[in-house]
Amino acid sequence: MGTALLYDEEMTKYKLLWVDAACKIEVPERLIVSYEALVRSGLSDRCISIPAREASDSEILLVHSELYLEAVKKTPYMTLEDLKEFTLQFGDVYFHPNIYHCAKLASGSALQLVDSVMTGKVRNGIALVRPPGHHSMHSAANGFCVFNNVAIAARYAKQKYGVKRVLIVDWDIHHGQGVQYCFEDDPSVLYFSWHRYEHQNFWPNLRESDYDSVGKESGAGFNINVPWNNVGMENSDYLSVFCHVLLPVAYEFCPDLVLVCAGFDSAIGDPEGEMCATPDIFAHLTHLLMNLAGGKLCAVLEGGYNLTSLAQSVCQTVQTLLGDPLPQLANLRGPCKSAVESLQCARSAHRRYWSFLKHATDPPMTDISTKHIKSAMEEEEKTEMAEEERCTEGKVWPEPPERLCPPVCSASVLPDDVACPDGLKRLSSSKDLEPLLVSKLKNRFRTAAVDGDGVTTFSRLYTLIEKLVANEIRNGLVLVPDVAAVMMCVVQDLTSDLVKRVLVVCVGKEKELDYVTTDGKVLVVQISSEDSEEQRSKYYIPVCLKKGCSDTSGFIQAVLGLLLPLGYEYNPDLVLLVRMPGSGVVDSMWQQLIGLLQGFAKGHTLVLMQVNEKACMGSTASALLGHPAPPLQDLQTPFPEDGDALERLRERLQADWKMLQTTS
Ligand SMILES: COCC(O)(O)CCCCCNCCCN
Ligand SMILES: [Zn+2]
Repeated sequence: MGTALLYDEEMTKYKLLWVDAACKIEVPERLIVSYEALVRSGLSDRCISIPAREASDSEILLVHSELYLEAVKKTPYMTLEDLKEFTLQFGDVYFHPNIYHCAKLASGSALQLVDSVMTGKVRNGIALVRPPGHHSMHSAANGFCVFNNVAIAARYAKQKYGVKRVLIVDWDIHHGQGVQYCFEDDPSVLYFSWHRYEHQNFWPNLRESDYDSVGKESGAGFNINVPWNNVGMENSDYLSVFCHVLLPVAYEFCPDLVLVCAGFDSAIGDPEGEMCATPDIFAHLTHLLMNLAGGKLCAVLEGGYNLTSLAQSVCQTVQTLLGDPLPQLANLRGPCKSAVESLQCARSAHRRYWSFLKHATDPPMTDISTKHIKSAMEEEEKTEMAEEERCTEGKVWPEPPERLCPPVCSASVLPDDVACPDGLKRLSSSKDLEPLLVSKLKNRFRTAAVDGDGVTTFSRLYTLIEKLVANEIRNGLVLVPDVAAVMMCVVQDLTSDLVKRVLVVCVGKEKELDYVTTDGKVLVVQISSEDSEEQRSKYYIPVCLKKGCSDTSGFIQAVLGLLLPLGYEYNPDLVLLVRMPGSGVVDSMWQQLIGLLQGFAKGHTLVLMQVNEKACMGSTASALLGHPAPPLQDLQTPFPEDGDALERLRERLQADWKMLQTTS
């Protein structure tokens, strides 16, 4: 299924008609450069173009009052003076004779997107709209917004399609207070927002934008705010919050639909955000949400005022929605102190509502009320800090790397008597291995793994790895008689001169891995049921689940809170996913794991499975081909021992692996 793209140039036909410093950044060019970048890159042609439409009165009234709608209806007929007068009653927003029409098109576009996704016409999509929406409230325009596009879309999806749970992820750099007010008492809509806050010193300067606004009444726990109290946040900070706050809760919430308030003023170069995250971060933020809700994801444009980073960020987002390989993120140094404090506060505020956060530790006690004073002093310090140290608009950043689709998506190396799953390309051509390598294999492994057939297998395997590294193939599935033996061989002999870093993810445990690296060429993360008496090194990390890999709750928690952060920091060139026989891992979890691992090594994942587990080749192939993984239904509360052990493991490892930090 494809990706929808909604854009209508009518929404570029309104602008600021008078002088207003607060509003001058919201210009029609924002939409023009975004769409033109998609056209120029060829991405728009790969999308399914869906026409915009006007939202009806009743659709707008899902969120807004009749009083407000009737008032806005009058604006097309107002004189310039009347428009100025009318605007005065609201904050940081402007009206124009054509803005009501455009606001209806913006909301209607979001609804068209929901229809396309919910009817299965497309898998996911993006609506490029203006005016944006997340600040507008029941009876008020605010922050360039007239109607709350995403809030209307959420209510519409529930009403028309009986959607039970909607996740709204707001990565715009401003707090979408309009969305928060709309759903704060509603447990069926989980609203997550990060936003520049600076201890309430940043617009919209609301006390209720802080991390302790967790929702009200039955909505308690369903509103997550992560305030950024410093500027200059980087890719590490954003990924840490996704791995340690948003994703654990999102998986536990198990939404039927994901809506994204896709504001790109959180990208480097933006005058509003003053952050330092690069445009390719949005490729990963999008990817990390794409295995929720069976892939049903609707992104709706909100902010973004640096026309260069906006256009690049939009392209990165669309390319991921289309299923293209992800760019590698280098030099993730872990979250800064301020970010760790914010994510720890958010985790602690939500500990009581989400079993996946139950082991969050409290931040060091600092009285919130004194934060104002503290921040005033910090403000002092910051202005003393050399200006160029902070990210200002003059900042430059590299063009995001090209994300080329390999000619072959998924290849397989199988015993000749095993049928190749649909969609996979069986790798038959196998070059003869160097005699030296063959003899090395033979004397290293006396097992059956390298008899006549074995050598064929190894030479095909070697060919497959060569093609992965050459980006001729994206990923591969290998079935062998002896998984453990072949894993050793791959790690020790077949990859050494081909890749710099291999991430080995071992699901289940047949026997001790007698191969532990110290030089960092291989990072092994083993998830199984037994504790490993093996001494842990920085590069061999055993995760023990009390009930083993069949415990999906414990498994996904270990993946989100440990494997993902580690993987991002390690930044491998190849991922080797090994399914030990009898691991007991549940199929949907196995597919989720394959989906999430696509974020590393440009998607170069090599799955190694035992021949006697060929029954799950179909679901493995489906995940490798990029089909969304099925949702993890009714996750139980993870075992306390497991949650505790994970927390302790993170604390012990965070000295070596900064991305594991969740406590300041
Ligand atoms: C949903 O709208 C997208 C948005 O969140 O980006 C709107 C931001 C309004 C920012 C208002 N203050 C501007 C001060 C100028 N220095
Ligand atoms: Zn914004």
